[in-house]
Amino acid sequence: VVPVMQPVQKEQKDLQSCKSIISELEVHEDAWPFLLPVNTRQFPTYKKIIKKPMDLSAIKKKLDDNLYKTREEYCEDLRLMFNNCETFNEDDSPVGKAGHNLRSFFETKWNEHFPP
Ligand SMILES: Cc1ncccc1N[C@@H](C)c1ccc2c(c1)OCCO2
Repeated sequence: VVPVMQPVQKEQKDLQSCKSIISELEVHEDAWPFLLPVNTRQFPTYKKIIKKPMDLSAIKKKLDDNLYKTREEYCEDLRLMFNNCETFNEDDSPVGKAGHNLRSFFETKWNEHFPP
């Protein structure tokens, strides 16, 4: 008989997986464009084009402040970050390529921790 996890244990396991995944993203060699919020003085059009900025430090803080109700909300913020990158950057630019690489790495980790 397959043991059914109590909701509490399931949430704790999900939180551990989300923390583990973001720790691996933060040290990935293609994480450099995503470590901190985009500087809008350096990129003045960014605020106008990107309605919901997102970066790894913001996601890490939300995780540590227990602001994600589900692993899906966490996943949505990561996909928002990668989609923002595709909106603003050319695919063949250094940032665009880093975004595609890091997204691929993330989706692989996601499926490892949470097989569809
Ligand atoms: C993810 C992203 N999207 C759009 C614009 C910027 C960024 N990242 C910043 C950190 C960034 C990325 C690349 C840079 C840079 C800053 O400043 C110097 C030139 O190269």
